[in-house]
Amino acid sequence: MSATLTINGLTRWYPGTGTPTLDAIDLTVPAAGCAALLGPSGSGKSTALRLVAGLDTPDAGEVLIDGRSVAGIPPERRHTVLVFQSPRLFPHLSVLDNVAFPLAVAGAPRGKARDDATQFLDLVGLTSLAHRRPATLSGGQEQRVALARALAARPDVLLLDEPFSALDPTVRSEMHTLLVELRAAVEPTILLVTHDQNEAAVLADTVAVLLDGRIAQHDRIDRLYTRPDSLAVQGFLGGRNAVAGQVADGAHHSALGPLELPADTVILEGAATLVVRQEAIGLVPPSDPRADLVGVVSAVSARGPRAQVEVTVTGVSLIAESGPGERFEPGDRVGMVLPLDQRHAVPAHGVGVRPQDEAVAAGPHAAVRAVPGDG
Ligand SMILES: Nc1ncnc2c1ncn2[C@@H]1O[C@H](COP(=O)(O)OP(=O)(O)OP(=O)(O)O)[C@@H](O)[C@H]1O
Repeated sequence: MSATLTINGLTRWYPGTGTPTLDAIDLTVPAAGCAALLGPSGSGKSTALRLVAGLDTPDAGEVLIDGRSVAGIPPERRHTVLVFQSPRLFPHLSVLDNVAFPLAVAGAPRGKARDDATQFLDLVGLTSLAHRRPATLSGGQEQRVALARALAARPDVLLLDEPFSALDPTVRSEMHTLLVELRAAVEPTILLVTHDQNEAAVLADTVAVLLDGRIAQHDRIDRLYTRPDSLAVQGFLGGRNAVAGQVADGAHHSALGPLELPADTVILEGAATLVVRQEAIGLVPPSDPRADLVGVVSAVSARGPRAQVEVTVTGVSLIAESGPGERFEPGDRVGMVLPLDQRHAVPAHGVGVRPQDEAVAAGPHAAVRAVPGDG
C-alpha cells in the first residue's frame, strides 16, 4: 500500500503576498520511505502538505503518485490521508467505529470493516479501548486512534502535519516509537511535517529543510549536520561554528591556520566558511598531541549535563561542548580536536557542490576534488 511520491516544481503564491509561499519545490519520497519537511514557522510546510493532499491547488508544478499526476483529483480519491496535530476524531463514534469509518466509506460490510479496524487498533496497542468514546481518551491515545484510522484507509501516502507536537515529551517519545513500529509493520510512504529536528532525526530517512518556501537541502540528517550546503541550513540546524576563509590545496585557510578538509566531499577553491558542529569538537589538554588548535576559554554556559564552552583561538571564537564530568573555567588553556570527517567548507556563494552537481561548478572556481561514494 505504498507508492512513490514525487513533487515537481510545486509553487503556491497566495494572492496579496509579495513572494510565493512555496517556490518551485522538488521532492521525492520513495515507496515505503519517510521524508520529513523541516522548517521554521511560516516556511510553507503545511501549505506543501495541503497541496499534496489536494486541499489546495498549486499555482505551478505537480504532485505525482507512482508517476501519475494527481492534478484535478479530489482529496478523497487521491489515496492520501492527512493526520493533523489535533486528532479530529468523530466524537459520537466509538474508537473502533472511528477506525472502521474509512473502510465503511469505501464500501466494506460493517462486520468486515470492524474486523479490519480491530487489527489496526491492535497495531497501535488500543484494542482494550475499542468501545470507548474519544472524549474519554488521553491526547496520546486519541492520536493513536487517528493513526490507526489513517492507516486503515490504506493510503498510498500518509501525510503527517506536526502530529505529535501537542503531546508532552514522554508521550511524544512513545508516539515516535509507535511510528517506527508502524513503519516496519505496514510500510507506508510518509511525508512528515515538523519543526522539531529531533523528531525528524528519529522518524525520517531523509530530511528536506524548507526555508522561505524553498528546499534548501534534502539529505540524511547526519549530512545536514556535518555537510550543510549553506550557512542558512547550518544555522537553522543549530550549528554554532562558522569561520570565514579560503579553500586551497584541500585545506581551509583562516586566522586558525590551515585545516585539512575531508576527502569525501567536493571542495571548491576560493572563499568558503569552515563549519564544524560544536558537539563534534573534543576538548583536551593543550599539550595533547591530538589537539588541532590551542586556545583560551572565554565563556562557559551550562546546558544540562553538557556545557557550551567558548574558546578563543587567535582571535576566532569557537564553541565546543564539554562532556559530563568535564569542567572548564574562563581563562583555562585548552586544546581542541576537530575530527577530519566533521570539518566542512561552505562556499561563500550559493550552495555547496556535490559530485552530481559538478557540471554546475565548471568555471574558474570549479570543483577540484571528488571522491566516489559521497552524496
Ligand atoms: N490561505 C492562505 N492565504 C494567505 N496566506 C496563507 C494562507 N495559508 C498560509 N498562508 C501563509 O503562508 C505562509 C506559510 O504558511 P504554512 O502554514 O504553510 O507554514 P508552516 O511552515 O506550516 O508554519 P507553521 O509551522 O507555523 O504551521 C504563512 O506566512 C501563512 O500566513
